[in-house]
Amino acid sequence: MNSEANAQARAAELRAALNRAAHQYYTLDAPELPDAEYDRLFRELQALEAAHPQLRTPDSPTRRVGGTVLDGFAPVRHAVPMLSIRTETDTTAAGAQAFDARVRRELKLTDDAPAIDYVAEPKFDGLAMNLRYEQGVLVQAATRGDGETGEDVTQNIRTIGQIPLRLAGPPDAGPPQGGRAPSGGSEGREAPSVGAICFPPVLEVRGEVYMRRDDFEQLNERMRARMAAGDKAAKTFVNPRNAAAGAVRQLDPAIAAERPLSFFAYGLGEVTPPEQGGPVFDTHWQLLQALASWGFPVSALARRARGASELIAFHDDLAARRDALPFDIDGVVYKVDRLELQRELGFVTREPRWAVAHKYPAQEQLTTVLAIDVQVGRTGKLTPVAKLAPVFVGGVTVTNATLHNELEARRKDVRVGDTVVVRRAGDVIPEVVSVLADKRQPGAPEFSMPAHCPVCGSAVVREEGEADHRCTGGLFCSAQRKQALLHFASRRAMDIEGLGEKLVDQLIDGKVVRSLPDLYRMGFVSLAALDRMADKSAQNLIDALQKSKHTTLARFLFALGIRHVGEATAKDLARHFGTLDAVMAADADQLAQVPDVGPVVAESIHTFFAQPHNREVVEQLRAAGITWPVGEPSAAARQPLAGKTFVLTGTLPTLSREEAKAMLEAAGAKVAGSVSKKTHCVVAGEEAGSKLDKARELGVPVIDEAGLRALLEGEG
Ligand SMILES: NC(=O)c1ccc[n+]([C@@H]2O[C@H](COP(=O)([O-])OP(=O)(O)OC[C@H]3O[C@@H](n4cnc5c(N)ncnc54)[C@H](O)[C@@H]3O)[C@@H](O)[C@H]2O)c1
Ligand SMILES: [Zn+2]
Repeated sequence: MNSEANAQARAAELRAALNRAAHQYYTLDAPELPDAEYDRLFRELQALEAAHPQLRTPDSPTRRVGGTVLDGFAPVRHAVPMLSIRTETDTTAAGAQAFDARVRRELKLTDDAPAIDYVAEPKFDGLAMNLRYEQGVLVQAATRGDGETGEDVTQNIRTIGQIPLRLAGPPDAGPPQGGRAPSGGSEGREAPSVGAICFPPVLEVRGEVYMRRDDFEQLNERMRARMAAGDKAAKTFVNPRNAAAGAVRQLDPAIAAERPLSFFAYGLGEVTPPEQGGPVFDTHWQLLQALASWGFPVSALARRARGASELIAFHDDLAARRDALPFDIDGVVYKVDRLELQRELGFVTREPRWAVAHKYPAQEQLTTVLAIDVQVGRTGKLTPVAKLAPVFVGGVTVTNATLHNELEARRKDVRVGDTVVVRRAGDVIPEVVSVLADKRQPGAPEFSMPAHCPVCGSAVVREEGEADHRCTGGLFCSAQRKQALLHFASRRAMDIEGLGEKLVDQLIDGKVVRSLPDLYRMGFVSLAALDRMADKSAQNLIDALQKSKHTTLARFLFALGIRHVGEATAKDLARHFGTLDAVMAADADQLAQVPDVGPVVAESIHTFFAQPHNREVVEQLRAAGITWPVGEPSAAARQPLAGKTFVLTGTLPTLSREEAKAMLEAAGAKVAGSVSKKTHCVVAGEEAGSKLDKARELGVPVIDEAGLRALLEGEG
């Protein structure tokens, strides 16, 4: 009695939880529970109802398919209901055997009857779509809804490039046999091939709308950037299925069009019957071929499989490739291939008897956050990382999950002790996608980024309009060492020949180099002692280092790897300030006076040199003997011609065009190619032509080489 009452209470509890979850999932496209959790509760209810049939209610989630029609979409009554697929609970090989045994039993086959032919397909993780074509033209697209009635989403579906608006192939007007599917490929085990088949007057194609993983990641990247820029309407999506469902059921087709969707066809709905000239298919495999011939994407992963053993082989093969696929699958679907047998097997309440879903380990699971650490990447970017109670997700045990950045961590409001949904799909690093708010422990503090780098203690900054925090430790921060070293040595920076990635790894991992100045301190002995380092290579590197000491101020500034200081900016800085000391002493306002240096770049340079560690590294590099010519830059420091535009024309007596240009630029002038009202001065030599005429016409002063030298010296 008591157990009966308990069962009843539990069933009611489960129904409430499942109905709530189904509403969030199907109607709002905003699931709170991971599928695995939903499936666990669903199975528990199924078991309860099986043990206590009197607990079964007509409105039980176990008796229904999908969700309700959303306000704003016109309802579409499906001519042929859109069903669910039974999930095989046993995820091992036994799952496929159980399905095969069940099918054989239902068909009353004896043990010695031949093996059954199946088609095995990936189970795409998106949402089901019914596409209706009349006379070969797409007239309506509808969601599954509750299986009987779906939503008209034609506008949004039209934006999916992979869905044909018009069918390929000749229209089928002929007698029944005219529509007969080709028998070719019946022996083939490979993907359906394309061959022209006539399309019937009425054709409903069923398939899955989904979002590719890379499209999903990019969409979320864009959303994160928009959120960082203060866009309140932007939000990230928990997974590709949710993003796809949200896009399809979007009331604004313009927004739907921004969300990249894809499609796979795998079945039919209503079709002109054979008596009226419709196609006749013997097998599901033929049907897939026809779909491909009409212009639909059909997964190349689908295979024919004979008996349980081949189903298992397919299941295991795809499991091994799952991570590398460009889209999410949550399992495989086995379908009886012969349509005649499918008809014989028929349906139960919400699912056909001739198909089953054999699932893979879930890509999302619940776990708890033990701590939130902050990691520093090679480029100085700080990433909050949740340390998790170990959990099996997407086939591996996960203990860390990224929170991306402070904005994301705060928006999801992840706190230590929280119960969270963790997702791991493909090669993407596991992430915390959401928090179960009602499981929060009281008093858990909100997360915030540290003000100092957890690795090196340097100041942490977040630039305006950017989502990421960064360590300003640059050269000093050990997290950034390898990257800093590689950049420092690169061809356009210090140009240290032979100092590539492998060697940098060796030097840093072997602790030969802890900071940039160490490079110039290491001796032949410590180098030659490195694994795989030949004496000759060691000597070559020493020589290259020696050679690199003679450089230019611009190269040196670029080599320091200051954020936003590329080659061009480094040159501008060198030209403007002339000396390193002047650059280091400049405040942000003074830095912003350099052409093309805006406030963000100025701030970045200023912050860099404000870090004592960075100044120390620079001093040590200078002490190690790095030098650059001072003559030319020191003249430039005064920039007597800054802001003036010069034009060169004709042949000068002693200076080449390049030399004259360099001298002018060193003095801060811009050298333009043509004369205009904005030209300050034209330097003319022999055989000056139209540019000289133009200068005279506009009244622009004209000087010769002697005049140029006088100008530069006189001013300097
Ligand atoms: N997280 C939640 O809160 C929540 C709530 C409700 C439902 N769910 C999830 O929804 C799923 C159950 O719902 P369901 O009834 O939609 O069934 P289902 O998604 O498990 O199976 C049926 C669907 O599979 C799809 N499918 C993919 N590949 C296919 C192929 N090759 N051939 C045929 N169909 C293919 C079709 O869209 C079809 O509608 C479960 O995974 C469950 O976890 C989750
Ligand atoms: Zn740091």
